[in-house]
Amino acid sequence: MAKLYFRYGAMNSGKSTSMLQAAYNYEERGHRVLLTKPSIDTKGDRGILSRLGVTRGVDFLLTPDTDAYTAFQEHRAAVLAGTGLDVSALLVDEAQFLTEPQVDDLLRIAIIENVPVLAYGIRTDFQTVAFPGSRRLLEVAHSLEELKTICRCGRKAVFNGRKVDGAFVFDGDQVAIDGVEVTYESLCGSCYLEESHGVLNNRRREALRHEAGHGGQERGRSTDGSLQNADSFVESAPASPPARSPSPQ
Ligand SMILES: Nc1ncnc2c1ncn2[C@@H]1O[C@H](COP(=O)(O)OP(=O)(O)O)[C@@H](O)[C@H]1O
Ligand SMILES: Cc1cn([C@H]2C[C@H](O)[C@@H](COP(=O)(O)O)O2)c(=O)[nH]c1=O
Repeated sequence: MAKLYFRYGAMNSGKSTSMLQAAYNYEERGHRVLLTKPSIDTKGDRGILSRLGVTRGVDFLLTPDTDAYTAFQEHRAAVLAGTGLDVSALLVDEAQFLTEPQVDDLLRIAIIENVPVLAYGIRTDFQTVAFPGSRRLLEVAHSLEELKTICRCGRKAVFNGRKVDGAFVFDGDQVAIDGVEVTYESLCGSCYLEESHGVLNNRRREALRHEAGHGGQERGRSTDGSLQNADSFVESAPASPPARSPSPQ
């Protein structure tokens, strides 16, 4: 039985590069692969962009409404018709942006269709909260593998700090594709907490709990270790860059 692999890592850990390398490895041995990514990732249009400089177009895009199983089967059939070869693997970049049903379809492709699925993505957003696609992948993938990069301090980076016009922000929409205005810095836990003045996940978990119909007050912890309500904590936090909400692109 084929497996669903989730290869995750902070931004700049080499995920796109690694995915393009995997595609190349398959193809140099005469195999066929299919490449896809969620359409939410508008960076590079239909391309997989690696910061190392390698670029390649995807075979199909997944909009939030796309039935991933059917889309895969259609493109697999086209490859078979065109080359006489079956697809050996499905490679998915920016998998954090997938919907939960799409991740479930990736698992079905691996198990039912017996085609390995390699999904690459970041685990958490700039507020340290899991993206829906990543959460589901962490729940159901057969294999979890971390790709590593380093923080400015030299420790392993695990979080992604968001900057707007060069200043760290800790409020805003979950999705903001990086570009000129919005940028990210991969940080270790210690440097993240230093920049956020101790705040983790800000109010997002509270909002998620309210959405799910549960109450509850999110609490922050100040640098002396004492617990405070997120509201009072944010108000009493040392001067932080103005929180701005970059609009998703
Ligand atoms: N195989 C590799 N060997 C050395 N450095 C790499 C490799 N892959 C990526 N990198 C480095 O990692 C950086 C991020 O690459 P990229 O694939 O775009 O990361 P991600 O998709 O995780 O954001 C590149 O700028 C490059 O310096
Ligand atoms: C942390 C974080 C990231 N994003 C976006 C920014 C980039 O477009 C991708 C990650 O790309 P990479 O290949 O891993 O470099 O995700 C976002 O929308 N929201 C966030 O909080």
